[in-house]
Parts: sequence; structure tokens; C-alpha cells
Amino acid sequence: MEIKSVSKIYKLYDTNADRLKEAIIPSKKKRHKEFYALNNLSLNIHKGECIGFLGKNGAGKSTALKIITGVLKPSSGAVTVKGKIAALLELGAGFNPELTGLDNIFFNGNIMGFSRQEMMERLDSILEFADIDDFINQPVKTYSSGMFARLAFAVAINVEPDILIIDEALSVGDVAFQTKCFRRINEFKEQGKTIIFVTHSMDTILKYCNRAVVIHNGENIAEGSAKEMVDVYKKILVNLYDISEEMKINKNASLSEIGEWKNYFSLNKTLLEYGDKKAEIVDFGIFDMNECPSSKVISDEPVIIKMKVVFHDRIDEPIFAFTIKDVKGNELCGTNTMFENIVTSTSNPGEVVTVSFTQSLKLQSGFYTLSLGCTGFQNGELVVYHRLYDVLSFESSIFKNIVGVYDVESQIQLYKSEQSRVLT
Ligand SMILES: Nc1ncnc2c1ncn2[C@@H]1O[C@H](COP(=O)(O)OP(=O)(O)OP(=O)(O)O)[C@@H](O)[C@H]1O
Repeated sequence: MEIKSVSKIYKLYDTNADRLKEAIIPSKKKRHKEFYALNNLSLNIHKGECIGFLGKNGAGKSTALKIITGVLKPSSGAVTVKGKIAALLELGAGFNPELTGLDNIFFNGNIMGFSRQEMMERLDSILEFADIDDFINQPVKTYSSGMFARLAFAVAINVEPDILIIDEALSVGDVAFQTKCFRRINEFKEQGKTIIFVTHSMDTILKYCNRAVVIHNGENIAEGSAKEMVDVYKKILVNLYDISEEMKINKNASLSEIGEWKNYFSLNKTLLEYGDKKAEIVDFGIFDMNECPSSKVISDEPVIIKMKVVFHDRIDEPIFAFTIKDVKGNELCGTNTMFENIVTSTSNPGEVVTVSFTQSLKLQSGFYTLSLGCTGFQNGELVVYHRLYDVLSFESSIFKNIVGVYDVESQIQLYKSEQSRVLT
């Protein structure tokens, strides 16, 4: 598939009156502003590849997909597609909300070029995969988003597409359904079919895509391996991607330049904070190995958890600590300078200590919170100087499938022997 210099321009009017005037009064005066939802987008997608489209909300991903599927016409440029496309678009293009699920199977099949008889032959398989029981006889407008995704996916995989496009649609399904879908997607990959994923889930991109493109302000600003593009996307999310610099990642943005670390994270406003603040945690963040702040952690890479502590009193051997919890509040892991036998010595008023914990966080994909603390012992009693519970949340993504909370990093060996030898 070739996407060649595709642009999509929308006319934006300040008022409806401007829109009307421009339509009916012949004049050279423009009453609209032009907005480029896509700006000269070019991309080659090869047969058999599984490619991911990454980009922030409003970047232009859905517009690109709609143009690829023919739902939308480009303002300029062209898309050449070899093969049949089945698209699982978020808004369900190709489905009529007023029709029942059953009628939509035939309606959608018809759009895909299948006769009623051909769809009848596929019906059992579609119904079995969708598994929505009697809802199949209800109008699609009454469906939950999960039910709709079930039906749309069941139809898409049964019309033998050469190219399967999946736009966030699977994220609404339950875990069992998602697992079933991803098994099918893997089968598709093995059959050498082309798959295009549009998702905010970096985990999906890392697990399934060989290649990814990052779309930003309607432009294809970077393409490369899934891993590289996830890194670019992470930087875009914290506004650290410098497009002007020959589209290279701005690795040189030093921490002093980027201001307070914590500004790069969505902080928990209802956090639990306490302590006598003789030592105060004034800044903190999670960073990748390029020292870029990121609330998206890739489990396969080391991360750095940092905190800056200002001392308002003389304190001997303060203990600096962090804890990671899941969204239900279960403590999963953590450590502190005492457990790690780090000598922290004495700090005096006005001193600022920066502590960094560099380590792997081989967590299951999902959302977590970070808690920080500075404590110590005075006269044998534990004193809390400052604790910030669940101060920020972050998302972790892991390449491989694992069971449970973290990667046990198993080293597996197999030994084979003849049965006769075992028995004798
Ligand atoms: N019909 C329209 N008229 C005007 N602007 C539009 C129209 N449709 C989309 N846009 C604008 O085009 C830009 C790209 O939208 P698009 O839906 O492609 O983004 P996206 O990357 O898919 O975002 P999301 O991740 O939120 O789905 C957005 O700024 C959007 O507001």
C-alpha cells in the first residue's frame, strides 16, 4: 500500500454565518481558516507487515485510516491499495446503527463485496466469535462499545481481508475477548496478511508491530522499529521531541533546562502527604536512561526514579525510599537506602540531596503509582520527615506475555532422554 503526499484540509469557520456567507455570496474574500488534519503524509506499507500508528489525540491517525479505507477523500495526494481491506474503525464505519446486528453482518458483507449467500456460509463462524447471544437481533445502536467491537471484529476476520485495520476498537473489549482477538491477529500475521494498528497502547505496538510510524500534527514525523517509535512517542507526550532538529530526538535537553521534573507528570491531587518536613521532598520523577522524564515505562529497560530532598534541619543518616503500588493500592515492590546499605551521612539545613534509584522494573503491563519517602531514626525511633503516597501514576509496558505481576526472568532448559534409559 502506498500513501503518497496525502493532505486533508478542513475549512474552519468562526461562525455559521461566515460559512453561509461564503457559500452564497460570490466573493474572493475567504471567511474560513484552513486546518491541515493531514499534511503531506507519505508512507509505504509492505505486504505482510504489522505496522502501528502512534500519535497523540488529534494527531491525524483516524483521518489517515479513513482515507486509506476510502471513507474519506483526501484534499490532495493519493492512496494506492493492493488487496481487500477490512477495517475495525472506532466509530464503526460500515455498520448501520439502526439495523440489527444480524442485518449488519449482511450489510457489512455487502460493502466488502460478498453476496448474502456468501455471508450465510460465514454466519455461524461470525456468531460464534462475536458471542453476543440474543443481542444479535437488536439494533446495533443499543450495543455497548464492547459488544459492538465483538461483532465488528467477528465480521472483519471472516471476510478474508488482505489488510486488517484496527483502530483502538479492541481496547473496549473485555480481557477474554481481547485475548481471543490477539490470537486471531497472530494467525493473520502468520498467514502473511498486513495489519495496521492505531492505538495509544504502547504495549500493543511493542508486542505485535514490526514497525511503527509516529504521526504528529498531521505529519509522519518518524518511522522505524516499534521500540524506537515508542521512545519518540514518549518524548512527544512530555513535549521533549524536537521536530525542528532534523526530526531527531532531543537527547541533549538537560534536566536543568526542562525545569521541575514533577511538571512532566500527572500528579495525584489527592495524595496522602505527611511528616514533620525537617527534610522535604521538593521534586521527583521517573526517567529513562536518556534522562528524559517519562510516565511510560518500558519494563525491558532500566528506569531511574529520582527525588530531590531539601533539608531544613541537621539530620544524620536519612533514609530515602520508594514504593510501587498497583491501582488497587497493593504494594508490589520498593526499596530504600537502608535496605541497600547505602551510607547517606549527615545533611545540614539548606542542603539539597538528589537521590536516584536506577533499576529494572519488570512489571506486567498496566498502571501503577509511585510513593516516595524520607525517614530516619532518632533515639531509636523511626521518624517520618516527609512521605508522599501515590504521588504520581505511570504506565508500564512489557514486550513479552507474562503471568501475574512481574517478569520472573525464567531461564528455561530442556533435557531429553530415551524412555528406555529412564526405565532401566
Ligand atoms: N470534520 C472535521 N472538521 C474539522 N476538523 C476535523 C474534522 N475531523 C477531524 N478534524 C480534526 O483533525 C485532526 C485530526 O483528527 P483525527 O481524528 O484524525 O485524530 P486522531 O489522531 O485519530 O485522534 P484520536 O487519537 O483522538 O482519535 C483533529 O484536530 C480533529 O479535530
